[in-house]
Amino acid sequence: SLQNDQQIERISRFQQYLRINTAHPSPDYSSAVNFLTNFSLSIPSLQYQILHFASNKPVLIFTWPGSDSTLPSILLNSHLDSVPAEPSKWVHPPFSAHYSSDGKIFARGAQDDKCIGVQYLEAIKSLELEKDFWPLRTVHVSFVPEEEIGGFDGMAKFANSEEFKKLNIGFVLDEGQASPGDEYRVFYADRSPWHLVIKAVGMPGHGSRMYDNSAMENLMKSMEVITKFREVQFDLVKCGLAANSEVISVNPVFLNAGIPSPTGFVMNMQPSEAAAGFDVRLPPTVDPDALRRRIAEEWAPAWRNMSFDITEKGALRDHMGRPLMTPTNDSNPWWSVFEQAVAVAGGKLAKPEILSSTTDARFMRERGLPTFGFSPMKNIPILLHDHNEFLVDTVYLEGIKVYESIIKSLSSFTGSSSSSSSS
Ligand SMILES: CSCC[C@H](NC=O)C(=O)O
Ligand SMILES: [Zn+2]
Ligand SMILES: [Zn+2]
Repeated sequence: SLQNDQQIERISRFQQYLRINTAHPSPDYSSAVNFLTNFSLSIPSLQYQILHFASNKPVLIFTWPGSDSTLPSILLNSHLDSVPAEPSKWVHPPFSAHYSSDGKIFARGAQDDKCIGVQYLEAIKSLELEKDFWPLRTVHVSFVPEEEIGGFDGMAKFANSEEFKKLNIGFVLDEGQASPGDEYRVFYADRSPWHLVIKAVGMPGHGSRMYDNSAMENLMKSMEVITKFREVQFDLVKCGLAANSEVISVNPVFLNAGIPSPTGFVMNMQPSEAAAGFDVRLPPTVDPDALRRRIAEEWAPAWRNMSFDITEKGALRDHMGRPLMTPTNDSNPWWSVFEQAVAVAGGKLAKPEILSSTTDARFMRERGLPTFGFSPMKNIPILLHDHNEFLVDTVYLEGIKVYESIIKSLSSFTGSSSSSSSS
């Protein structure tokens, strides 16, 4: 249970943000921006600007000016949007931010990632007003739209803008993931998503005929080959040789074939076309050309009347051709600053990981910026995109303390940050 007024106030502020429905397909960005800018009025030196790289898709940037504006700044990023929720599958309505007697706050976005957005601001407020702390480096806090649908009208455009360049960013923190254990998790890379569609054509014919080279047969042969590949990758995970995020995942997401009829599909015709779609995720360490060759030779070979289309939803290399990985060793001075700051706040970090899914962090790493994924949530189940997503009050409040320590350390770091390298 909560100790004091400040804690109660902080939780109710978090609830207010959670009650704004920024779920796709029609996120209410303007209410979220209003809420955040309103809150920021209580932090006297915090300034803000609102940018638009697509209409009705605001990018909100707060700036906490440091005393040395020549030093590269710190960026703390979160996204405004969330994935949809199916209210009938939830014990409490997903935008009610129901606060249960055992301290859970239920809402879509509670973990992913509205917590970190308000925590950043709460931490800055506390540093400025209670601890009379002033940063050396400027700290920017960004709230971007569209992350959940790929970030293309959000961070992708923002990170490539003149406005972004002007922020003179040297180091970035973005969202991470909850930890069921006692250690916080930190992510130094994301997997890169490909949307793969394979198509088969083949001989049409009567549903009763047996012949080679029908479209369905050709597609099903590919499905077998791909399923085998998937099994081999998954076996590496199951026997403990690799983490989930360290292998290539390939999961079927649609199948499309058949000749429609008023009652469903025509049953006595073998179709001449069939297609399947896959969500493919590549760790930054793999050779994309090798996978492309495998797809061309084994998964969708032209000799089996197959073709394919790959839509890359993110780069695998930065502008220098280096894999999109932020070093977690001495070659990256920010790493130890970050690690120590978490320790000072009483937190422990688990071994740095690659994230299974994909975040906006990739757009910053693409620009060569050292970027970690971090959400200070521990001893809590991983509920992002799940029904009944919740965060616990004490975990949320502890997270603010952790960010206070991190922001203090990062913004005071006097060392050379010229290593905006990413390898
Ligand atoms: C095509 S990029 C999609 C980004 C999305 N991010 C969060 O879930 C994801 O599927 O990982
Ligand atoms: Zn997220
Ligand atoms: Zn998400």
